[in-house]
This record gives sequence, structure tokens and C-alpha cells, in this order.
Amino acid sequence: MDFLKGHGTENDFVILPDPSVDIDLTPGLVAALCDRRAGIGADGVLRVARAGDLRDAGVLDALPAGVGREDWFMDYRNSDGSVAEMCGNGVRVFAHFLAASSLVPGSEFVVGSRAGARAVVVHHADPEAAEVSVAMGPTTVFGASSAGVDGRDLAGIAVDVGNPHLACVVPGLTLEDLRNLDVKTAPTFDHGLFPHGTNVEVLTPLADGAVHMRVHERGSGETRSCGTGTVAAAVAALRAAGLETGAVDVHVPGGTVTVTIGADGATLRGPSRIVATGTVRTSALGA
Ligand SMILES: N[C@@H](CCC[C@H](N)C(=O)O)C(=O)O
Repeated sequence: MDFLKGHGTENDFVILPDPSVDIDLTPGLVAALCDRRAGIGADGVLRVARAGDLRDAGVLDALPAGVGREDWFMDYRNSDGSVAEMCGNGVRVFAHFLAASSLVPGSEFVVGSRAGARAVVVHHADPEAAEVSVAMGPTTVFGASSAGVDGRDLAGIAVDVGNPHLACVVPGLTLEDLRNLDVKTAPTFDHGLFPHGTNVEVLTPLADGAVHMRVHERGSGETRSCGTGTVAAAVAALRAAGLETGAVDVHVPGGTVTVTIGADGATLRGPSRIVATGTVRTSALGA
């Protein structure tokens, strides 16, 4: 099975080009591919196929809103094998792969996701590096809640970015505090508000148009970046500063992305790298 390995601000993915939808992408296979010792190692898997072909193969029950049969579809899976609606860093890496492989005619196109169609602009791309903007769609704040992180009860807001987030702006949090926080251990949260689980972001208040963030992702654990999480963080940071819209540089352990929250939706801009291509011996994975 051919694969590529890529990352967006060190949120890393195994990319599986599968235009004929031949791969039986079971949770066990995904987890084995993502295993950092016995597999390739990644936070998630991006299967590349056209939406109509995934529908015909029964991977999708229906085409999500705005997604056409011919659109390339990011079939995203978390490292534990679970399916998630959206992955903001994944879309950038996915678009990079499509552009660098000449699978799309130009630099502006749509990527399908379970959360709907996402318009992308590839500012530049070569086989190794790209810079991509993604129209992330509307963001919806659906409550106030809290997360238990490293023995602390952190207040946050629930934000739907296509997938669920609890973004916690912590007043007075220093960079050192943030660095020392245990975000690896799964945070506790209100399962009534988040019946399907949630991603949890912890961040510093907005200062000079920027925040610093760490994240514990549903289905993947602590990662070095989360694109949808940076969007939720920007919404929360702006709100905490009394603002509804604005541009925020979000610094994460794996780098920096820029999130713009506008009246008609959010945009995420940042880098992508494709660092390897190869062949997986699936029989050796023990999946
Ligand atoms: N890393 C992603 C988010 C991936 C999905 C998430 N773990 C979930 O289950 O919702 C991103 O860059 O947005």
C-alpha cells in the first residue's frame, strides 16, 4: 500500500492515495499505521478519494453539504481509528498533496469533508512544502463549560468548528505555566454538552494579536497542533477580549498559524510539509 507522510505545524498524517477506494480502512488498520513504534506513526490518516467513489463504496452514507461527486474528499481518521468530521491541518496537507500531484487544475478548489465542503487556496506548493488557506466555514458557540486539566478546573466555551471543541482562555497563564501543564492526560469535560467527546484547547489571553495554545485531541491525545482547535481558540480569545471578529496568530508547539474570524466565517492559513513517500507492508503491521 503506497503512502506519504506529511504534517501541518507538526500535526502529522499518513496520506493514503486510494482513488479506487480499495483500502478496507478499519479502525485497527488506522491505529496500526499511526502507531509510533510498530507502524509509521501519525496523529491521523487522510485517505484521498473522490466523494462520489467513497459514496458508491459505502464509506459515506451521503454526500455532505456542498460536496460534489467529483470533489476530492478528505476521509479523515484519528489515530485511535475513530472518524472525525473535520481536520483543519489535515485539509492543508491534503490540498498540498493534490496540488503537488497535479490532481487539481489550479490553486483554488474545494476539498470535501464530513463537515461539508471547504474552499482552499494554495498560495504556493512544491512537492515538499506549501502554504495553504482554508475557508473553515461558520463557527458556532454552543455553551460555556469547563475542563479538568492537570488538576485544575479551567473555564471555557464550547465551539463547533464542524467538530467539537472546548477552548479555555486562562487569565494570567504564562508561557511557562502553559509549557508545564499536563495536557497529555485526557482532560475531563461535561459529557452532557459533548455527547460525542471533544477536543480541549488551553490558551493564553489575546496579546498583540496572538495567543499560545496547547491541545488534547479527541481520538489522538496531545498533538503539536490542531487546525480546528486554533480556530476555536481564536474565537474564544477574541470573545474574552470583547471582540467578535479579528485576525489571531496562534502559536502551538509545532509552529504558528493565522486564523481570521470574519462575520461570514473563519479562515485558517498555515504551512504544510510532505516529508516522505513509501510503501507500507500491511501484513507486517499486525492489524
Ligand atoms: N487535528 C485536527 C483535528 C482532528 C479531529 C479531532 N481529533 C476530532 O476528533 O474532532 C485539526 O487540525 O483540526
